[in-house]
Amino acid sequence: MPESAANFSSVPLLDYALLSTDRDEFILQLRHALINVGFLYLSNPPVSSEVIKSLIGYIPKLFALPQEEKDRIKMANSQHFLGYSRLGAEFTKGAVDYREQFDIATPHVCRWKPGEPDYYRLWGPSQWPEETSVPGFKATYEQYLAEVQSLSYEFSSLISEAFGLGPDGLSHFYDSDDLMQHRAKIVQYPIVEAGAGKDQGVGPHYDAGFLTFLLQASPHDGLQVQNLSGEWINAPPIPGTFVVNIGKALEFVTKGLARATSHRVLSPKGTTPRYSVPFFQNIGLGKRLTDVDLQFPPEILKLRDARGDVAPTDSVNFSEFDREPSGRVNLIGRVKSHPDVAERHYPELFKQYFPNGITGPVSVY
Ligand SMILES: O=C(O)CCC(=O)C(=O)O
Ligand SMILES: [Fe+2]
Repeated sequence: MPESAANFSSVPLLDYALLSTDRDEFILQLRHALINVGFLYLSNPPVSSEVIKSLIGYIPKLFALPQEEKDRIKMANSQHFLGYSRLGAEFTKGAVDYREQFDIATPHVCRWKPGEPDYYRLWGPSQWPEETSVPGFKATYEQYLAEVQSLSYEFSSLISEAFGLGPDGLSHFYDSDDLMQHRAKIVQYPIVEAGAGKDQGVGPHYDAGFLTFLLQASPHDGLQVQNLSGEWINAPPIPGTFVVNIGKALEFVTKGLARATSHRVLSPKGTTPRYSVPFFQNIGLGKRLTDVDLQFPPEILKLRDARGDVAPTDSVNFSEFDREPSGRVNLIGRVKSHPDVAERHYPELFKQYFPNGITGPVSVY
């Protein structure tokens, strides 16, 4: 495939500061990145660099906690699928992902009551390491999540504007702040010996939700993004930036204007692990992607048509993902990727999706 705007060879960098000096130019660049790439770097983001620096400082300390202490907050304890996962606990497309992680979400109480749908149980409090083991970590991380959450709403509004909808075009999909929870995780990708056959940090996948804000928290290459001709394009860490990408749900509601782009992480080489912190912006638990049929101006749709279709994918493997409430879609995704948690907290769903029990590798995406 010849090089074209749509067949990108690098991930574009947008400067958030441009918003206050030349808003139209920022929106133009954003529209291009959304339609043709589905990934972008954001420099000068409105998230405190002190908080980011402090968070980055905590990450190696978290993973260095005694195994026993990490296992005390293991995900299997939590009906909300929040907590620690050991190395090798997750798979993408049948192959093990060589990473270790803490899933920690924005603060939320569990709103489920008997008789309500199961998926209301998906959101609830996180599990935290002992304050005395990592003093100040919880406060720093909660501050970080709050700032990225605000950025995620601002960004959603900018996307809506870039697609000609006005700033509130996507707000239908969110509930009020007290009824929203967003999920983030702190990830360590250990180094692997060359040729050990374990270089899948995380296998090729699409993110499922609306927007992802990724902090690359160490100077390692490894993140790669797939262009239309299938080439893997490096997205190396750029200090002071976030990597922002689009999930399948936002691609669906924008009728393919915002591309969801396949990506993966190769395990780091060298002497130190790679660290990252992805933040996944959710939509309301009860919202369905088909609730609203957004109407985009024809001149914007033409830009999408000029790009061409994004190849069909099997990555969203729940066929009703557009018609069921987002909470249910998410819950089924979680059940499939963490059957040990499901077996304990959602025995009926577990039986439905794993009628023969856990017999082999499971797939995250
Ligand atoms: O760790 C990274 O850089 C990316 C992780 C990722 O794509 C994911 O967890 O969905
Ligand atoms: Fe991802």
